[in-house]
Amino acid sequence: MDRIIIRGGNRLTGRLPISGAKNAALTLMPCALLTDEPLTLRNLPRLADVDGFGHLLNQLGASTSIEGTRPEDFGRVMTIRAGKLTSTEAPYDIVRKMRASILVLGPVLARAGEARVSLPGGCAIGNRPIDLHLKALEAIGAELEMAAGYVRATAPGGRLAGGRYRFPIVSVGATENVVMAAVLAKGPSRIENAAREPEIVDLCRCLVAMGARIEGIGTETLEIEGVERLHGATYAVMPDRIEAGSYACAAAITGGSLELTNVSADDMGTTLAALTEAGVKVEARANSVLVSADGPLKPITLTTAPFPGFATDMQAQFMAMLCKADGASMLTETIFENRYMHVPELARMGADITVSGRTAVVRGVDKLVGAPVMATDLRASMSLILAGLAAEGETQVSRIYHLDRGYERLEEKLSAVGADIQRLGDG
Ligand SMILES: CC(=O)N[C@H]1[C@@H](OP(=O)(O)OP(=O)(O)OC[C@H]2O[C@@H](n3ccc(=O)[nH]c3=O)[C@H](O)[C@@H]2O)O[C@H](CO)[C@@H](O)[C@@H]1O
Ligand SMILES: C=C(OP(=O)(O)O)C(=O)O
Repeated sequence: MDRIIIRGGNRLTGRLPISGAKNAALTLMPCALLTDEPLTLRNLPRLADVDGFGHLLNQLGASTSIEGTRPEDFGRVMTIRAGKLTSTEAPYDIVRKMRASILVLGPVLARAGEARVSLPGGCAIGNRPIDLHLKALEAIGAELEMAAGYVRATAPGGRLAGGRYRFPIVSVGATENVVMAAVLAKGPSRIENAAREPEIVDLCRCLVAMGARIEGIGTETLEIEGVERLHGATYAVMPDRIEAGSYACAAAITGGSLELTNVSADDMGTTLAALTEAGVKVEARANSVLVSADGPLKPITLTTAPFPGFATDMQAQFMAMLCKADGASMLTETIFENRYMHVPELARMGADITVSGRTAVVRGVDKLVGAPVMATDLRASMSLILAGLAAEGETQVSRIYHLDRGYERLEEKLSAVGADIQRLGDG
């Protein structure tokens, strides 16, 4: 198993290109299932999850082809052709490796009138049930049956009716699933308390480019007028705001200065505001963000919340950064019940963090020290990389397959801006 070795202490400086967003890619790819015409996605990141999702689409009968980009380029172009679905089933073996596989449920059901998808089960960061996906689909006309670890959904008469659903809590994935299903329904749908994450806006824009009729994009109420059929389109995946935020923390924790290119500062409002509050200099430019830190970092208080609140996917990286702040910070995780798995690993590197329920108090320390640590989930892994970049001596991060799910060529990007980081095989 691969490991990452970091010798910490280098200030990071230079330009760092940001890839297309994992969480947008994983909801744009299943849109291809909604039409018999090709969907071409540009700016797709090279990530294990994107490859995994490609395999799932192949399993359903869609072909995927990568065109025109050289291996050294960032941003791939993939054309997905789902002329005919040859299967309507997402099997356990694929779904267990990638929770986002549940996002084929809505589109396959809408296109084929039936779908059978394995229940994803829990994961390191929490339980992550799919009850809201199912309730929302039911509200727009799906009939559901659970058996042998699978959910089987059918649309009576072959087509969903459309309907109204108000989410009791905000769910990104459930909003995506119901929107993808509702665009091909017979009648209109109204989705209230919908997630407003930029990735949902990206999804809706792609669907509109394919001929869908959606009003209220970017708000908590989405009104969808179902259409008979969608057509193909070419669409560019939005920049990864979480990857960009992670590297912004890397600039901050190393006292460096990074220009993050191909990003949209508008999607990163709360992250950039939190960095500014922590004493980091942030300058938003047309297509990039300049992040630099020269003085000590200031302690801050943060609570995760659905967009436009502070993203849970940034919590672990901020925690690592705040280990170097001048005082005590307070972080509260409200989205996932078990998203502090990085705390004991950071403690091995000299961090002073106390967790009580959903709240963590992070007391800044004079120095972090390199140590062997183990990655437990995607963002937790990134927090260990960040701590390693600032630590004295060598940090070895194992189980880095988590990182490969969400950070495209991490070592290459960080080395190019001055980090001493390498990947070793066999660990
Ligand atoms: C591939 C992808 O885009 N993943 C993101 C997506 O995950 P995901 O779509 O799984 O997250 P949700 O927004 O659905 O989860 C929010 C909360 O709702 C709960 N819930 C969700 C669905 C459901 O049916 N029932 C239920 O109780 C979850 O357990 C969690 O406590 O949004 C999360 C919250 O911003 C991010 O951390 C993930 O990176
Ligand atoms: C939790 C995350 O992803 P996923 O929902 O794919 O597990 C994440 O991107 O931080």
